[in-house]
Amino acid sequence: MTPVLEVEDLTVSYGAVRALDGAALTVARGETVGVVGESGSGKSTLGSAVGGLLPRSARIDGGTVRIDGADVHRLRPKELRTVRRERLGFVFQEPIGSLDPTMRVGKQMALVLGSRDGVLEHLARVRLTDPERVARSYPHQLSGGMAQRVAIAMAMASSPDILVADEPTAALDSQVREDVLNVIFTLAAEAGTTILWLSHDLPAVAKRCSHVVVMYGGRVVESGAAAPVLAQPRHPYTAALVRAVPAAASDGQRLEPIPGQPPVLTGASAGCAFSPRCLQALETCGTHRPPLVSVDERDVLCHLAGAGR
Ligand SMILES: Nc1ncnc2c1ncn2[C@@H]1O[C@H](COP(=O)(O)OP(=O)(O)OP(=O)(O)O)[C@@H](O)[C@H]1O
Repeated sequence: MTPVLEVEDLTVSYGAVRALDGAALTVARGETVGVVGESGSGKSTLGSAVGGLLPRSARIDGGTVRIDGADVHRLRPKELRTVRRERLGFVFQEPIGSLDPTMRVGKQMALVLGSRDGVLEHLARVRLTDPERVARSYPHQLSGGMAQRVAIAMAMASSPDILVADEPTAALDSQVREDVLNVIFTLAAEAGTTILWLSHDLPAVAKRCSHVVVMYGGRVVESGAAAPVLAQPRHPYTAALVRAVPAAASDGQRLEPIPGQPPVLTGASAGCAFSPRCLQALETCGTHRPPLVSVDERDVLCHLAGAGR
């Protein structure tokens, strides 16, 4: 079966900064995928590239993004708009930014749906307690959690194939955060929507996602079923991320930093981008790009992964 999303060797730069350095990823329909990694690892750039939503300052240097087999970056503008409208949904960190401040919520929702019918039902589905009042409100009259529910209702209105959720709860309080994630995962499960959730919250990803994708230096360094990957990481970076979650952080805290700094690449990484911080690095790790190894139900980009560690 054609994967719902297939990213191959994707390389994207912002001027001199290389944000994606040959990222690769395959997602099957209905998977819930947590994309994790420190700031600057390329999560948002990957999420934007999926919807052909990269800013003008971004340059695609190579690679492909396929949604259900169609190459997103080769679609004509009209075709891309249709794919975005019918097959993709997006939820971002700042819900207010996704809404038009000058238009009442109900009218915006009606524009998305193409009709006033169903506006209140869609607002009720994201568990807004007074949909009529929300529909009459302007975005600035809503709390952050309410605005994010409205943004989710809009993103899920067309029952998209893929929902890209870029840190949708980072700006919310911890209780609201759980509620909003519950809404996202429940609606997606009902619609059969694949979730690509870009997140800093490893315990929450472990709890909710079927799959995990670990990014470092603009590449996917480990990906596979969430439970085995997070229980027994095979990439030293995944292992460091898992260790960096304080025992107390079973709910909602951000990751503790790993000693050393993530790289800001200005071209193709010569070897493994993690090698300067990797306690197990061999000489070859700094000079040769690691091969993709399939082992223990996951894909790993590491010189050591095939060596039966
Ligand atoms: N619009 C931009 N202009 C210039 N550089 C950018 C831009 N967006 C991202 N970058 C750079 O590209 C790299 C990848 O950034 P990206 O935002 O994709 O990572 P991220 O993992 O999503 O980070 P965060 O978790 O902080 O959102 C970083 O070095 C970042 O500084």
